[in-house]
Amino acid sequence: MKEQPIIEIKNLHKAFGKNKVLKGISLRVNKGEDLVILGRSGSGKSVAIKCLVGLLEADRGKLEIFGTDITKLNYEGLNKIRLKIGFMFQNGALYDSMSVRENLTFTLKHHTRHLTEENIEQQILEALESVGLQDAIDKMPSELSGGMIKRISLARTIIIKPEIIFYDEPTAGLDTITAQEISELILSVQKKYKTSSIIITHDMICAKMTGNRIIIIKEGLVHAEGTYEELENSTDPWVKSFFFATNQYAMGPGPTV
Ligand SMILES: Nc1ncnc2c1ncn2[C@@H]1O[C@H](COP(=O)(O)OP(=O)(O)OP(=O)(O)O)[C@@H](O)[C@H]1O
Repeated sequence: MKEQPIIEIKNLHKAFGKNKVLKGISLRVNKGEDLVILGRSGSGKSVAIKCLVGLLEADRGKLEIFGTDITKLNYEGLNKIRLKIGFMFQNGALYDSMSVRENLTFTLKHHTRHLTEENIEQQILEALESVGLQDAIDKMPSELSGGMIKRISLARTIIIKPEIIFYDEPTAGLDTITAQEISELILSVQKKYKTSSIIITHDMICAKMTGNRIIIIKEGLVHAEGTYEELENSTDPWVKSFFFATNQYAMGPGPTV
């Protein structure tokens, strides 16, 4: 029997006025799968994810999460679904006036009712341990480096034990070595918690490390799909130049893609 996907998008269209951003995107994520989405800035990666979780209204297309058609859900129904999803967006978005403990407690209480104080403390410590930052529990966000903020954001994402995690540029703004450490951490979290994930990134090291399947979006459509190695060795001229340019950007301008 064919496995029921956790996420299924079919023929998704979305335009803002005359700007046709998505022109028929289709993708699926099965249980335990980690899908990376690549594509140039403005290609519609974030818009696709926002439509999927109901933060933007799609013009047309099938949008299913856990077998539920999200286009038919009301506000409460959407919120119920979102509680099963972890979000790690690029800005981290921790509350600056709250300590790490308070930030994590706030998230946990929002997602899970009837927790004892002891339960909360235990889950916070476990999540912080998973990201190697147990000692930061009483720190304020202003005392943390960019890399530490990413780790705390990841702890805050996994503390709710999501079935799937959406990462939007999880290594953005980090130096190459820290970006690699965060990618390793994402990989260890995927293994430990057995979550599925969708990872939007421009970081090819992150893509290679964290995704078991990759799609590349070009001009509102899925242009190519495969493993990192398959796409790296693709004979499609556009995919070749996309990989070349994305891998070489630090060394100077590559060919136009
Ligand atoms: N709420 C909105 N209203 C109008 N246009 C929007 C809105 N959100 C996104 N867009 C437009 O949709 C297009 C795709 O944006 P999107 O954020 O999905 O790009 P992206 O591929 O995620 O880019 P990046 O890699 O830079 O984050 C852009 O042209 C953007 O200006």
